[in-house]
Amino acid sequence: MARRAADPWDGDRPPHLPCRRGELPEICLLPGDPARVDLAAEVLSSFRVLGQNREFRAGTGLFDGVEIGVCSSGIGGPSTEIALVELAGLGVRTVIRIGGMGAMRPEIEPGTLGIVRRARRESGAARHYLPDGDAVPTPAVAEALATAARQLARPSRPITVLSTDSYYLGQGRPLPRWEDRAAERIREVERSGVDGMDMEAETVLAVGRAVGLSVGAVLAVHANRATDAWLEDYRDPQLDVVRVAATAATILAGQAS
Ligand SMILES: O=P(O)(O)O[C@H]1O[C@H](CO)[C@@H](O)[C@H]1O
Ligand SMILES: O=c1cc[nH]c(=O)[nH]1
Repeated sequence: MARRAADPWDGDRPPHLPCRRGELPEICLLPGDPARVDLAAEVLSSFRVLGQNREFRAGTGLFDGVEIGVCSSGIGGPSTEIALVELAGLGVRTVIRIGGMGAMRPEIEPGTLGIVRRARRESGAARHYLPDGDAVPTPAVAEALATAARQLARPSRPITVLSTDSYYLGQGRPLPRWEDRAAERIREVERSGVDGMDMEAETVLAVGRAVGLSVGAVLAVHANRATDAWLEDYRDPQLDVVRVAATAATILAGQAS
């Protein structure tokens, strides 16, 4: 049967994500970077890659007896919106972003984990679903992430993040001929009082909630924009966000049963 332009699923297969209905469990971790899906295989057992299409790589594995999916969103609002809408259509019920960010305060050192309590709004995609106000996580998911970090003795802090649709000028990175605007921009972000910047948390929280998902986000600090520090060896913090989110998934699964 011909697919419909308004809803181009091919039976149980969505137009973008590389899997079918029933292949992903109810809880799914959402990194931006497709390579983090393979890193998750070091934390989850019996890990199986379901496939890859564009920036969307998906797999599934077990953690403490709970089946957990992992699917990359790619960078920024538009591809993240696609991932969330199709995950909801595939039967996923809870999505936890496992990402990275640039910290804005000098005391938030690279490698720190932040549990997102609030996301400031700059993404065009999310505006369609939540026109105004900060985007916030589902309280039970944010609590489960904080509890998981404590259980793992992994220090974390609650954070407010600004999600931008631009990595360079929009995050105040100086470009040739754009140095003044970049300096002005980083001052604007400093004045806003956020703890850091990423590119997807807002969309995960705003769009995810709008399409009926329970949502949360845990971010590892990859860079510090106040001290200009950049973490070269970023592997362990990325594994830690996977561990914290997978532990939170088991807490949430326990609450649901
Ligand atoms: O580490 P991930 O999840 O990819 O997230 C961060 O890294 C990317 C930029 O390098 C953006 O996607 C930003 O949000
Ligand atoms: O500086 C950074 C680091 C990670 N992710 C971002 O969006 N910005």
